[in-house]
Amino acid sequence: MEIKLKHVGYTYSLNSPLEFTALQDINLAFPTGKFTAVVGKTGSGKSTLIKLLNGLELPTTGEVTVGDQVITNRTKAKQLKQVRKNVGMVFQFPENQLFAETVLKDVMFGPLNFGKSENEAKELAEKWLAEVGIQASLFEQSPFELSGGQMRRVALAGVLACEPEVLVLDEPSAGLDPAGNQNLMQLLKKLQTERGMTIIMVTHSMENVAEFADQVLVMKNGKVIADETPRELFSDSQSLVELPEASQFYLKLMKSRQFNNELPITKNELIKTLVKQFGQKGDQYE
Ligand SMILES: Nc1ncnc2c1ncn2[C@@H]1O[C@H](COP(=O)(O)OP(=O)(O)OP(=O)(O)O)[C@@H](O)[C@H]1O
Repeated sequence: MEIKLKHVGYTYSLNSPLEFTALQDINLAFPTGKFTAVVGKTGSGKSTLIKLLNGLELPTTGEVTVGDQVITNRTKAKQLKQVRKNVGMVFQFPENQLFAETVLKDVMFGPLNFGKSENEAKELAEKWLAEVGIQASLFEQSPFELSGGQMRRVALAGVLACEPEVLVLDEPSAGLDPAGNQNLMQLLKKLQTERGMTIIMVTHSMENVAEFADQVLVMKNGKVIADETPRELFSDSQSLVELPEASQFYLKLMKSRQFNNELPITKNELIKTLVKQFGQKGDQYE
């Protein structure tokens, strides 16, 4: 399901002394089945942008198209139900929104709310809890007895159980350790590649962008200043963002951007490049 923004602007507290324009004339598309990362400094408008994607906020100007539904500032709340079902939203620290007595009941809440029967909701909850790696033995426990990483997975299962076609996440890795981050990112990649979901993720991690995203949007002062592949973004010598650690390491080692191969952007690419480069040099001296 494609999401398109045409001339979208968003102003907080319109016509009040606190009026603040957070987004200006945004034109872009989130292609179906792709993994898009949204990056930019604090306050650049990333969270505001993603709140427009499921009608949580309505654009002040312009239009947001989700599949065949057009959202403008005149769209009524009841017209947004289908959009909310199609576009699942995972906020920062989603575990803070867990509330039910058991893990299973928490995940069933969404599907019940979208009109599924008790049995259908239970089946969906069990399926998606398994998919995010929560064992059946935890289903009847209180979600508040789980570890932080498990709680986040339960919260994600709660959104996935509504079977959205698009998943939008605001800094899903915040507060996770490197292993927790890697597990979560691999799960998102699997949802994209095996289930064809469209993933849109706000992140500050350029390593995650390099490793997992197909497309990256860079935001600055309420505008999108780049919309390209991670490789294009990081390879540009005038790069608009901080480079991933692998690229930084390689550039320090080479002391310039004058080299024949592509700039490595992930750890795996860095290792391969170094083995190829220094392996070959070593061979010359044998
Ligand atoms: N409710 C609000 N009322 C007025 N201004 C707001 C409101 N929410 C956000 N803003 C302002 O809008 C701008 C964009 O905020 P937004 O939260 O979208 O940025 P962000 O890029 O997501 O930042 P962060 O990385 O810190 O989450 C900021 O200048 C912010 O102060």
